[in-house]
Amino acid sequence: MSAVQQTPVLEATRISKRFGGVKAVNDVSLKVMPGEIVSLIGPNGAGKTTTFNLVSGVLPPSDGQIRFQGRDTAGLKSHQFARLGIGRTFQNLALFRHGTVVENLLVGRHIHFRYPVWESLVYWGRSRREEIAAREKVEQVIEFLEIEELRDKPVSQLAYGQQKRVELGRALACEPSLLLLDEIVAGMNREEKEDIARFTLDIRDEFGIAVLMIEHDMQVVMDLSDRVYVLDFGCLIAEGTPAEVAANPAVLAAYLGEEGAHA
Ligand SMILES: Nc1ncnc2c1ncn2[C@@H]1O[C@H](COP(=O)(O)OP(=O)(O)OP(=O)(O)O)[C@@H](O)[C@H]1O
Repeated sequence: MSAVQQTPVLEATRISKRFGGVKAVNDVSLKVMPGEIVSLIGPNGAGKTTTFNLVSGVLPPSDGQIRFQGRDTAGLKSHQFARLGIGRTFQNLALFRHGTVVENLLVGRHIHFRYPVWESLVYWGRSRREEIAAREKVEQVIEFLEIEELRDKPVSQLAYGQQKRVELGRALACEPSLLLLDEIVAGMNREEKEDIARFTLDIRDEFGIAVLMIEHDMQVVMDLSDRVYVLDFGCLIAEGTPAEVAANPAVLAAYLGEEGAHA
């Protein structure tokens, strides 16, 4: 008897993105299955961020199809992607710096509010239930990320690693089915990296959230990924387990080329 076919959380089929004459992403197909941690790696300018922008609805693809849990996302607006269940952290911190940790997490949660403020006057009970659910979720995230003592501090007063943790929390507060992590450990010290690695595994194992991450830190890629996709000049040049990709001559050549370019 054949195994039950699972629907990918994310499936991009032959997606491309052109900016004028530049093909930032060229005919790339990738998927993330439920419960997987998948990495997207490649030298600078390879097309990783553009790919993230395509699969999270920030940019429309020039060609190709993006399915989220089997549903074609063509024509959806970026906030509709968030409602489908795609959470994201950004390469540069994207928090409300003067807001407290709790306030920032609640903002992440508000995509779940179905009733606008004026309606809350009419449907007070419904919007109140949403507010209670939001606060409960935020408390769960605070406990999970071990940031209880930071909860009422303005984000601007936190250390960089703590701010990154809050950003991760904000994405989790949306209760995504897929979490996109954009170079989340960049600029962190070893201890902070280890914490984020542990949280990433727990996010998958405890919450059942699939993860797609752009990562330059090869130790993190090797330790966490079930599978790895490698981009170079907008094209997919390899995919496989971390060990397979690390042993692939095309991948080594792409990274050596990058070192050569910087020499
Ligand atoms: N809005 C844009 N307009 C024009 N060209 C762009 C735009 N965004 C990206 N590009 C180009 O597309 C290519 C891929 O860029 P992208 O940022 O996706 O690469 P990356 O792999 O994320 O790089 P890095 O690791 O440096 O962040 C680059 O040549 C870049 O200059």
